[in-house]
Amino acid sequence: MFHTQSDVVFVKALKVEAVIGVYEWERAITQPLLIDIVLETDISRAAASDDVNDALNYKEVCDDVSAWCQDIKAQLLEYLAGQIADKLLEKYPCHKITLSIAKPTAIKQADAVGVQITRYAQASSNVSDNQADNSLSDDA
Ligand SMILES: Nc1nc2c(c(=O)[nH]1)N=C([C@H](O)[C@@H](O)CO)CN2
Repeated sequence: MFHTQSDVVFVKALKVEAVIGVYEWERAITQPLLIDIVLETDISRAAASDDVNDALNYKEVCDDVSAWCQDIKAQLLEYLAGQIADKLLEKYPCHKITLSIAKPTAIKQADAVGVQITRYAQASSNVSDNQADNSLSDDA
């Protein structure tokens, strides 16, 4: 299949206050996280209709990601990033997510430290279903 477009919905530097960190003192406070999200998705319906109901709504993404960060209370940024990427792929119609989470106050000598991950949606099982259907009708 040839792709003729490549669209993204993005969020830059979403600020969330959450419990995060491996050290005991970090479990007793909240720290700021700065989160960048790139959701690769087809925006053509929303571009044609001008209707937010046809869009991957970045306001909902921001609200969800903020709430998940506060609920998860992860030790490692790696764990938090993996959990959020899985949840986004499950909930939103996108085929690829790039997510970075930075801790801007963790290391005094650095502007920020953090992780970036890329995750893909699992391939649809419809392809094999269709192939199965075709092979049945070929036999008939
Ligand atoms: N690769 C990582 N290294 C470290 C993490 C992390 O989440 N991923 N976390 C810490 C501490 O929580 C640190 O932020 C406290 O300053 C150390 N290294």
